[in-house]
Amino acid sequence: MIRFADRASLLAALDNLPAPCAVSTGAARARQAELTKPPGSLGRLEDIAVFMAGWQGTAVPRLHHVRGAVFAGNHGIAQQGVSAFPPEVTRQMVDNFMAGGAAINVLARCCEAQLSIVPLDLDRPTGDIAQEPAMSDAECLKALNAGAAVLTPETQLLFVGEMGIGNTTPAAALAAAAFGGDGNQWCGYGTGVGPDGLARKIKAVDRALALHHEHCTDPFETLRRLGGREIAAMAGAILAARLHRIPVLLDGFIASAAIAPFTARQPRFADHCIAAHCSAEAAHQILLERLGLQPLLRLGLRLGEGSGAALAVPIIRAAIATHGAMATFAEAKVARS
Ligand SMILES: O=C(O)c1ccc[n+]([C@@H]2O[C@H](COP(=O)([O-])O)[C@@H](O)[C@H]2O)c1
Ligand SMILES: Cc1cc2nc[nH]c2cc1C
Repeated sequence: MIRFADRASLLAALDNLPAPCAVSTGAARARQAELTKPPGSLGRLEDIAVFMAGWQGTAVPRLHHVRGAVFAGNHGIAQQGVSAFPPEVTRQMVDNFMAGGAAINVLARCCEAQLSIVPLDLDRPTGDIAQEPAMSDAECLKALNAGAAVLTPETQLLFVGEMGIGNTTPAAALAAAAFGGDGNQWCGYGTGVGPDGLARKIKAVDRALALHHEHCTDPFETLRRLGGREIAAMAGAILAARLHRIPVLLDGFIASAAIAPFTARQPRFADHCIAAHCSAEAAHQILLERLGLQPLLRLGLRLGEGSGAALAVPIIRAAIATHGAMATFAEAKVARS
């Protein structure tokens, strides 16, 4: 599968993104028109079936192998009082993921996904983005490749999620660097910080932007300076998925922010992604709009871990099942008009 050798090869990949198969897309649209229902009456399920057909390169897509990946990282900025929880919780939750007791373990079982848990150098928090770059070149490349490595040749759908105390702050910085605006526009309550914590987040993001923005001349540099290991890993997984034409279900605010740098360079980068949900993090809706995505669900989630993405998997399964198994007008001898 894909491994990024260096910054240049990642940027080259980004500048040569594969498109979905137009023939399969057309054949799937034509099949939808033959199924026993008024045209368009299955709403977004129809679009999802056609989307899956295009990316899988077949008129009748299949979904047997769903891969979920939860990446975990620690953040220097977490020492600045930007989260309602202490940084130790990142590792403690990774232990919980490994033991099968977290929400994502239960939800992955519900949606029959294979789950990868990927802790990334938890004992070495990234640099505090308000004072220095989050990562070195080598650290950022390693995280991107840890993401790419979760894909297997069988994977037909990928979902990504994360765990990282403090990571709504770098996520807000990435969104601002990609799409403009400041800390005030992009920061929210995360795990539930109070007003003082929110004020510290806004200040941290504004400081980080003042320090790094002029150096953020390509998406690798933006991720390296303003991101975090789990964020870069999600970005690497989602880019590698695109290169293999594997569709992706995005989770919440942080997972969405991970691809903001790619979308700033390639406005159609998220074409292979479906936004599973819009989280309770205030800026998620606007971030999804900037990425060109419409969320499937609005459940007021703000957990991360890939939880919202796992919840959307049954919708993708339903779209594919109806597309593949419904009778046509001719088969069922139903009048078309
Ligand atoms: O997915 C989201 O939209 C989301 C919104 C708020 C918080 N989170 C989770 O909470 C953690 C980050 O929140 P914070 O307050 O520590 O920045 C991190 O582990 C995320 O998985 C996730
Ligand atoms: C307990 C806890 C679980 C999480 N899962 C994802 N982010 C989280 C943050 C906290 C604090």
